[in-house]
Amino acid sequence: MDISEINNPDLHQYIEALKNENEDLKKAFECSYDGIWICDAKGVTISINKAIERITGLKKEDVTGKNMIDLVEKGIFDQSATLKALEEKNTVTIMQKVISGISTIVTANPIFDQNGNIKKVISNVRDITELIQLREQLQRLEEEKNKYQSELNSLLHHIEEVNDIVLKSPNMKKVIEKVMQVAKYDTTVVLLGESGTGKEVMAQLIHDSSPRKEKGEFIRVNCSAIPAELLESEMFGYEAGAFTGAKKSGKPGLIELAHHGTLFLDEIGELPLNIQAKFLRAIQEKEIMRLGGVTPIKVNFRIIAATNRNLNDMVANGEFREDLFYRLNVVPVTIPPLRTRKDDIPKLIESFTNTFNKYYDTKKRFSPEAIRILIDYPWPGNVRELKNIVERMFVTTSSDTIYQQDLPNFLLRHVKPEVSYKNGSLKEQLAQYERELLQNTLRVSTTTYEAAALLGVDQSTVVRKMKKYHLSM
Ligand SMILES: Nc1ncnc2c1ncn2[C@@H]1O[C@H](COP(=O)(O)OP(=O)(O)OP(=O)(O)O)[C@@H](O)[C@H]1O
Repeated sequence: MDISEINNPDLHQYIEALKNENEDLKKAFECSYDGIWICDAKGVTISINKAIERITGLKKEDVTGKNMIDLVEKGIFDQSATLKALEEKNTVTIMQKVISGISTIVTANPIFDQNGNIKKVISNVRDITELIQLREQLQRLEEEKNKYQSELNSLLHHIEEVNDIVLKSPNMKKVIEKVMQVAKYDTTVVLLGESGTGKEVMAQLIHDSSPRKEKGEFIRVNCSAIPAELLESEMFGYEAGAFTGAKKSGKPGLIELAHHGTLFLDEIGELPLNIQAKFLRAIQEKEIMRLGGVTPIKVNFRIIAATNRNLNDMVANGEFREDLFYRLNVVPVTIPPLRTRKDDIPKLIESFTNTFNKYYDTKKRFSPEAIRILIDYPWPGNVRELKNIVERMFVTTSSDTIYQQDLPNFLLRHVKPEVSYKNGSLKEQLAQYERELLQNTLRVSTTTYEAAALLGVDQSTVVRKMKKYHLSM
């Protein structure tokens, strides 16, 4: 007899509800974005949903009725979560590789009957190939970044050692990174920055780090130092008898001397407009004509220009040719003023102190107090001014240690009394002062013993206070 013939409205309703529920479950099973794989208690596949086909590329008819043991043996999967769940009688999650090359994460849940025996195992399968690829990509990028960082660090170290350039501050490290990126190509670089920030130092570094170092010279033209009437003949050279007072043999110009090398045009903003036009032609045609000459001379040079003026404004005011500006302004690099990179000051003092100790055959050093004052000063003349002060101290002091009171008045005048701008109790302020003093001393010392000698205390005191103030060498 058909069950629907039983005339019991409650039962009828119950069967209808079961049918509906069954329909819903079937739909949920098929519509699930995650793969669902159902096996019996022996590991034989009862059913898979569409998502499994999408994820693994396997067909329902190929796996239904197949035991997971066979599928693993055939290499369809490298391992089976179902088999592990049957073995462990517990939920198991594994990473699984499918023959198609994709990776999945599978969670197998054993379903128990009333007697505690496994009836079925339902596994949830999710494609994680993309995730794994992204993780591998991230790992590769991380490795590349670390490699690049360590190459950069050894490059910076090399520059400091070999070229005697201080670049301790993050600002300067960024500048060097940019400069080194373009150094090996023939790109035109414009160095911008206040007077004395190190534009010429940077130009020389670019030349030294380029293949041109082996083939040609680094020729500097200071456009503001050469009188305008001489600039043209200095830059372009002249033939014998080109003008009164000209050498009989003629003279090659600075551009010619930079053949195969680098022409550094310092203070480019001071280049007179008529020479700007002639220079632009020389760049475009890659040849020059000496004054009084008739034959053009081929020249191959790289240009690095520097200025402390605002070339954009000069172009707007008609003081600088727009076409030349665009021709030069390929890679602009701004060297920050010293007041914005105070981290460089102790190292610069140390570097100049070493230089002048060698030069004057002395053993001088700055006291931590004096260094603190030099760090605080805003240095309108930038690194050049600092270097000059260090040298001045060498020739004007007699003792080996240069103390605060030895410094010129304009530096001392600049020092503000600490109490006027610091808050806190006497104890707190003293502690802050002690910390700063120790920090400055550590900056100029190579060992804690050296720092202790400078401060006139035991090395153990230095170590103890370093710990207290969380300082390191
Ligand atoms: N990072 C540095 N490390 C060591 N010495 C430096 C550094 N920067 C500049 N100097 C020194 O400071 C002085 C001034 O540097 P440089 O002549 O390169 O500055 P500049 O910007 O070209 O100046 P100007 O605009 O006046 O021509 C030089 O003696 C140079 O050796």
